[in-house]
Amino acid sequence: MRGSGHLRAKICGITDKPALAAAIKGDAAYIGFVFFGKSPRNIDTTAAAVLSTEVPAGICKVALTVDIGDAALDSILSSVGIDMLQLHGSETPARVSQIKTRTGLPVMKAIGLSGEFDLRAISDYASVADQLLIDAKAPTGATIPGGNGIAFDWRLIAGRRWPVPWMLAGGLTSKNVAEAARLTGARQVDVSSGVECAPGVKSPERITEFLAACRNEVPAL
Ligand SMILES: O=C(O)c1ccccc1NCC(=O)[C@H](O)[C@H](O)COP(=O)(O)O
Repeated sequence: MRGSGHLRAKICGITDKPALAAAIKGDAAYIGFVFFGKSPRNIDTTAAAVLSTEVPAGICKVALTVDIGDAALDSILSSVGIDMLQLHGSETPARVSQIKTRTGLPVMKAIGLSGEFDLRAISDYASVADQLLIDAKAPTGATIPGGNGIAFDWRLIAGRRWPVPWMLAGGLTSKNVAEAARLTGARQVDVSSGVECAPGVKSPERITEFLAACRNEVPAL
């Protein structure tokens, strides 16, 4: 399994071949494609279909969507090879469950945190989703609900455990990912802005540095 023995990493918002090649070479465990028109990382199904065929078996190809309808989701899944769905909007636990049943794919639900209060939602989703993505809550007025390069206070989840696998996200970089993992106990991490040189423009060098930092980090049991 890719990334076993060290921090498993997801590189989110891949839109071009150099970034994909750096992610594959650096041993990313997950590749994320963003299907959300307002995102600077939005990718169309034609381009995603081409990139997805270059991803070796063993790397999980994730489709990130935001409050998507059934028809749009079917359109993505009919043309792009996808292994997992990441729901990054206001999907209810019932909708998560419905999407999972309809598509037959594993589902990761993103939950934004800005304070203790937001932790309450986690248990509702932990019973229906296959994985959780614990991210920073988007700031008021943000145009996208994730991928804003903002970290939350990692102490909020220090020592907490959930019954399903989870990923830490929000403002991670090659410089802070080791500390973030140690403080939170995360065994999986997700990054987007922290491996970019401009919004939506992935840097192969930064991807390489980030994945090297993850390979050097052995998660606590
Ligand atoms: O990345 C986006 O553009 C995006 C758009 C809409 C919803 C979610 C989005 N990204 C979510 C991710 O999976 C990011 O990797 C995660 O939020 C961390 O982002 P960053 O803080 O930029 O590393």
